[in-house]
Amino acid sequence: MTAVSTEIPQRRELVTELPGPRSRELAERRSAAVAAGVGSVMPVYVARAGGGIVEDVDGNRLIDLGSGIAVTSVGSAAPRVVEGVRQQVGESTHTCFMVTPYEGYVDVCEKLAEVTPGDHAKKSALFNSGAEAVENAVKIARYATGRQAVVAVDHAYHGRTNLTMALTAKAMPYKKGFGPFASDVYRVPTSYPFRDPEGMTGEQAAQRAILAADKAIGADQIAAVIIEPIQGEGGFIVPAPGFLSALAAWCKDNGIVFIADEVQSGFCRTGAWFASDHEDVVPDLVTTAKGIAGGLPLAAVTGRAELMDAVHGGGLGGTYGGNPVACAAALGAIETMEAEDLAGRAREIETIIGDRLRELQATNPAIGDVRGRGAMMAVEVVKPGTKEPDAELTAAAAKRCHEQGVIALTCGTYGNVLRLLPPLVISDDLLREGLDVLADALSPKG
Ligand SMILES: Cc1ncc(COP(=O)(O)O)c(CNCCCC(=O)O)c1O
Repeated sequence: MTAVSTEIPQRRELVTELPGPRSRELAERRSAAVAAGVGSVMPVYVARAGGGIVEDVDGNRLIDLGSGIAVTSVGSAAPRVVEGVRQQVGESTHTCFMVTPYEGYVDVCEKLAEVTPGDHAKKSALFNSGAEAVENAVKIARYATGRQAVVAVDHAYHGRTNLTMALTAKAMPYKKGFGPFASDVYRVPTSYPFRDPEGMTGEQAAQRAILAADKAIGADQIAAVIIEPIQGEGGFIVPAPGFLSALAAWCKDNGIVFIADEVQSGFCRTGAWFASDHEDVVPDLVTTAKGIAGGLPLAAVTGRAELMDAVHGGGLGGTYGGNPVACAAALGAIETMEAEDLAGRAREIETIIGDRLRELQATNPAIGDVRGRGAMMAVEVVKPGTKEPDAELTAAAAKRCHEQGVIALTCGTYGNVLRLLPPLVISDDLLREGLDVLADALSPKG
């Protein structure tokens, strides 16, 4: 059992209605001070969090199956993260690596070279958010190849900045009203086994994508293909075996930079250090964020040294990129993943979740598909006997979970995917309890 620094009792306990009185007061203040465009899933306000529990300001303890959207894999306020932050924050909070550099940034880049896929020479540049990492990966690919076109896939999510919105597939809530978007971005089909033609192989899906790219742009014009090895916001879509490797091989054969966006799937979340590892794919560039630093804002582009070094001096940067406190947090988080074999723990979580959801699927026709890897699992919810997305039931089921004190998130192009992203340090008991609530919420009587 992983030590939980906040010593929060690891059990679900509702002591008021949700939201409670203090949360309601905060909601009032929020409505007068926070832009309406900033949404929140839960109506409660957090006091503290740790392990598999989030405790709100009214003393309610909720089971966390969201990890703050795949961020607190090591748990919120994880001991080694807190210790690293405590030591660093008293020494310096910021000096700007582009002005006066510091060891923590180098430490993190050395660690990234070690844990990311491939045993080739790698270098990294650090940023603050996943979108910033994606923006810079595209910059590096364009610079290194001298080409401009970038290929993204259906159901992709890459961020909320202008270029990453262009790369992202779903209009609402991410893109509507924010155009025009960056140019030279093209979209091709991905591998979506649940919705692809029956029996389509990964190789066939790759050929479909390659043909579309060749006809729409031409391989010799393409700087990069960017893809999430397991698609997150688009619906926790695990491509058919062979898809990623065939796409990566085509990129290699045509001088195209293969960018794996592992912002959501990286850092032990899927039962390996990175989701690319499951397919033995070695990306040219990898973007990371979320789980990298246990909740502190940090992101990175890690890639082939010759690609990363192609950019002229001063071409990469940003004021806060690789903040020293965030770097200290990352070293604590990565140490936790290593010391506690959290990739192995994610595989255990996959078994617990997968077994329970498939058992449920056997008696609940609204569950069209159970999929995912590690602690990145999901159900796709459909109208019984069809593949027609049922976004209404999905939202209602998520709401029921929230009312029962379980933080569950939805996703998917059609809004019909319930996803499970528990902290990798959650106990089996809490996880099973959360799954019971989810099962009940999804049942027709639920
Ligand atoms: C694969 C992948 N790439 C890039 C990003 C973007 O990372 P940032 O740190 O949110 O910019 C994500 C962020 N996913 C959660 C978005 C939540 C929301 O904004 O509604 C991702 O999953």
